[in-house]
Amino acid sequence: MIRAYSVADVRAAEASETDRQPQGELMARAATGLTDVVLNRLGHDGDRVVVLVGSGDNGGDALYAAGHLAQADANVLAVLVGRSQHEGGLEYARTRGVSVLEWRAGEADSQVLSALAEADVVIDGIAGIGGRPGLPEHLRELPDHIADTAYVLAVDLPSGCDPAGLVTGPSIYADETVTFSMAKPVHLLPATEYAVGLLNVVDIGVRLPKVPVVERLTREDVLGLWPVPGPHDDKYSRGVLGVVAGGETYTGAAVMAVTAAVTAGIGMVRYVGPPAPTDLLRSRVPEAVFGDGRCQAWAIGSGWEMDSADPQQLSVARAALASSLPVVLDAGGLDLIDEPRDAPTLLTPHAGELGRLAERLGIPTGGGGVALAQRVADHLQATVLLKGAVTTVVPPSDAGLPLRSQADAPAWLATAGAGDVLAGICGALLAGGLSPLDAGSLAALVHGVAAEDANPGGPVRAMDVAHQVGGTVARLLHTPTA
Ligand SMILES: NC(=O)C1=CN([C@@H]2O[C@H](COP(=O)(O)OP(=O)(O)OC[C@H]3O[C@@H](n4cnc5c(N)ncnc54)[C@H](OP(=O)(O)O)[C@@H]3O)[C@@H](O)[C@H]2O)[C@@H](O)CC1
Ligand SMILES: Nc1ncnc2c1ncn2[C@@H]1O[C@H](COP(=O)(O)OP(=O)(O)O)[C@@H](O)[C@H]1O
Repeated sequence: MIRAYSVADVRAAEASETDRQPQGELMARAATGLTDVVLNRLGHDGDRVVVLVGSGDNGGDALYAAGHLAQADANVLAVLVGRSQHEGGLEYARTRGVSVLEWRAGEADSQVLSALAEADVVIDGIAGIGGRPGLPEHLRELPDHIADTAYVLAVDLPSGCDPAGLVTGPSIYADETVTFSMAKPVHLLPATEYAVGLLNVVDIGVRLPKVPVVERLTREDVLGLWPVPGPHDDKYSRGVLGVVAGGETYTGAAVMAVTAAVTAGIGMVRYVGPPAPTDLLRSRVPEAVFGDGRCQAWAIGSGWEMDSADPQQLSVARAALASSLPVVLDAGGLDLIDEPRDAPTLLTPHAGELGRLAERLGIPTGGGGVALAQRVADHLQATVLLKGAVTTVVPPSDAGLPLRSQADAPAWLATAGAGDVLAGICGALLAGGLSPLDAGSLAALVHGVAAEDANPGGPVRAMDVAHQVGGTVARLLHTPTA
């Protein structure tokens, strides 16, 4: 599990460690850790390193590292981009042989431009957790001058990224980010994590705060969470999932959701739907049973159009929602919810569906993304799994739980039907007894890894992902690091 802590908690933890240490000790450790990483990335002595230096302590880290690197025979130029600089750091860098130039708005020094164009490594020390979202006007063009071949290494976070990870704006794009002591939301959330590159957490001796605000499951977590049957289990004790999905128009959604639930290793799947998807399922998924019956959880709505919904499906879905059983609501099923939920509930919209749901409920949609998912989760007392390249699973705030953010899928997974497969896996895990937060985040992880396993490095169809789920779970349970 990777855990990220709020900026306020990080600052408090750093302040408390600062009080216990001689002045400047933490920055010295950060600069040493950063230097070690850069030295490992450099090819040879004399490599050209450009260090972008902002006015806060992030720039201080970068300046001390610049001095260390110059002492290690790198060819180091510090480019001052802020209104002021960390004085101790600047003095240290200068006396160790670092050249220093300034970046001024509108009249960029030609020496700075050619250094950026020829750099082997660029260290971004413009702003860290004290940064505001977006690069200021005078720095907007700067990233365009960095050589495509340069290895860009951000200090703590790529400058311009919102430290809280909620707002997207112009930023540096890093190949690697060296952060100190612990991850922060910026490193894991979808609005910013695309700019982070490889995340490298360097320990500088700060004690971790008690409660993370964002978590990411890793493959090693699958063994501890996946419901594995024991010798005393039978198909009922393992969990029965009811699936109300697909219709006369989107017949395939039923096949994909049910197939994924079956391959995920559920005890039994009951399917409720009209003749076309039922007939297809009878031939494609012979393990499924048909008609209403006793279940441990329900997956409702994949491939559904409310306008033309089948009356039997509607009445079974409404009864499921009126019960105390866990439900996952996907696609058209999201139209069925308007009141806060008592029973465990997982909603699985993509961004468009989330916006439509919020509008229907009268929830302000401004900003979208994770902040909107949180408002919807709070309003409905349900966990919202927001699908995307990075999938976030957001429980209601008063549950006091961190949200989860998963980035396990290749972009090839952006294909029709992939959401139906995800809903089937979520349903299987809810029926297996997991909470909406665990079920949603674990399903997103396995879904993404299964997409990669189904055709490594290439295109994948949703049905292949559904068929792959069982093999992927086996691999993750037995050799998670492979
Ligand atoms: N605390 C500790 O114990 C330790 C802290 N450590 C390090 O300190 C960092 C936090 O330092 P911090 O608080 O000084 O803030 P910081 O991230 O340098 O940014 C603020 C400055 O940047 C500027 N600026 C803001 N936004 C901007 C933007 N978008 N684009 C451009 N510029 C922008 C703004 O200047 P202004 O523009 O307002 O003049 C402001 O002065 C932390 O991330 C870690 O690296 C380590 O040494 C370990 C121990
Ligand atoms: N760029 C991307 N990279 C990785 N996964 C993606 C990307 N875009 C979408 N996905 C995933 O693909 C799936 C698409 O689901 P959805 O939009 O509901 O499709 P459908 O409704 O056709 O089944 C989701 O699990 C989502 O997280």
